[in-house]
Amino acid sequence: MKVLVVGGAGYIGSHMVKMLLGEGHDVITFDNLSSGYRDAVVGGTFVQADLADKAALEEVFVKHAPDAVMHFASYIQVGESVRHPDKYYLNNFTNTMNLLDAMVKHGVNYFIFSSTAAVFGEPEYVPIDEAHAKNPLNPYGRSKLMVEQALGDYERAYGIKSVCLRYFNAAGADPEGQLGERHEPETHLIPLVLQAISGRRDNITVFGRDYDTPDGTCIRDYIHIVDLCSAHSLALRKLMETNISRRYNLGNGAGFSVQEVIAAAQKVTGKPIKVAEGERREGDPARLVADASLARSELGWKPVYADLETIIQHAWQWESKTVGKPV
Ligand SMILES: NC(=O)c1ccc[n+]([C@@H]2O[C@H](COP(=O)([O-])OP(=O)(O)OC[C@H]3O[C@@H](n4cnc5c(N)ncnc54)[C@H](O)[C@@H]3O)[C@@H](O)[C@H]2O)c1
Ligand SMILES: O=c1ccn([C@@H]2O[C@H](COP(=O)(O)OP(=O)(O)O[C@H]3O[C@H](CO)[C@H](O)[C@H](O)[C@H]3O)[C@@H](O)[C@H]2O)c(=O)[nH]1
Repeated sequence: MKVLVVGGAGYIGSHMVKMLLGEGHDVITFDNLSSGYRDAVVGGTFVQADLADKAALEEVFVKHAPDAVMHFASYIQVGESVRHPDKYYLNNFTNTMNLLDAMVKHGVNYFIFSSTAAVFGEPEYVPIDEAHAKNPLNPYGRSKLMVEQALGDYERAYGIKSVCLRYFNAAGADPEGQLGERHEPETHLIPLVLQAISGRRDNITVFGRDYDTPDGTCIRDYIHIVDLCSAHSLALRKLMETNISRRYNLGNGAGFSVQEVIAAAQKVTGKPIKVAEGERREGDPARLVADASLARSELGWKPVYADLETIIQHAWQWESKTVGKPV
C-alpha cells in the first residue's frame, strides 16, 4: 500500500514511517520541518512542503497517488494555543481542510487522524471512553475537535472514511534507539524529567501538589509510541476492510502521577534528580486516563510496552544519546 504520512518528520510521525516501512508499505512523508527533522525520516520518499501550499499538495497527490493518508502535522502546545489561537486554527484546522480537499479531488478515501485527549476537556469521569462529552478547554483541543466534526461532514458529502485516534500521553522512544522525542521547546513531562537527570536541565518543576489525587500531583496515562503506531496500522487495515469510520481513545488505562513518574525515572536510570516546586499549570485536569477497550476489542490492539518503566527506559536510551547537546 502507498501511505502519505503528513507530519512524518515529527516525534510520532517518524516512528510511524519506520513502522510502515517495516511492514512493507510505500511511504511518502510530507512535512515542512517546522518542528520535525529530515534525519528522523528513515526511508521512503520525502517531500518538504507546507500544508498551506495547495500546489505542493496537488503535486504530491498527482505524482504519488497514495491509497491512504495518515495526518500527524499540527501545532501541539496547549499554552501557546491560548495565546495564539489564530496560529492553531490555521494550521490544525484550515490546513487540514486543504489536505482533505486534495484527497476528495484525487479520490483518496482513507484518512487516519491524530486527535487528542484534549477534545474531552475536564473529565466528568475516568477512565474516559469514546462516549464522554467533548468540551475542549483550549484552542488546541477545539482545533482537533473541529477536524473530527468536519470529517463527519466530509464522509456524508464526499465519502471520506476516517479513524480519529485520541492519544492520551504519547511517550517513550523507538526500542532500537534510532528515533526519539525531539520537541523544541520540550514541554512533556518524561523527556523533561530525563533531561534533568542527564544534566541537560537543572531540575524538574512539579506543577502543583494540591490536586485531588493520592499524592497531590496530576495523573496521566502514558502510552508507548510504538503501541500508538501499531494502533494506526491496525486502524488503517480495519478501515479499508470495513469502510466504517471510527473514533478510538488510546491509552493504557493506567494512570501515573507526576511524582510516580519522577520516582520511576530515578529507579530506571539509577540517578538522582533535583525537584523544584511550581504552581499549577493553567488548564491541567487532575486526572486523565483512557478507556481504550474499544480499540482493543474492535482493532485487536494490544499494547506491548504498557509498563511505565519500559516507556521510561526507551526514552532514557534516546536521551542518553544526546548528552552534551543543548536542550
Ligand atoms: N505528543 C503527544 O503526546 C500527543 C498527544 C495527543 C495528540 N498528539 C498529536 O499527534 C500529532 C503529532 O504530534 P508530535 O508530538 O509528533 O508533534 P511534532 O511537532 O513532533 O510533529 C508534527 C510534525 O508536523 C510537521 N508540520 C506541522 N505543521 C505542518 C504543516 N503546516 N505542513 C507540513 N508539516 C507540518 C512538523 O514539522 C512536525 O514534523 C499532532 O497532531 C498532535 O496534536 C500528540
Ligand atoms: O515540567 C513539567 C511538565 C509537566 N508537568 C506535569 O506533568 C503532567 C503531564 O504533562 P505533559 O505536558 O507531559 O502532558 P499533558 O498531559 O499536559 O499533555 C498531553 O495531553 C494534552 C491534552 O490534554 C495534549 O494532547 C498534549 O500534546 C499531550 O502531551 C501534567 O500534569 C503537567 O502538569 C510537570 O509537573 N512539570
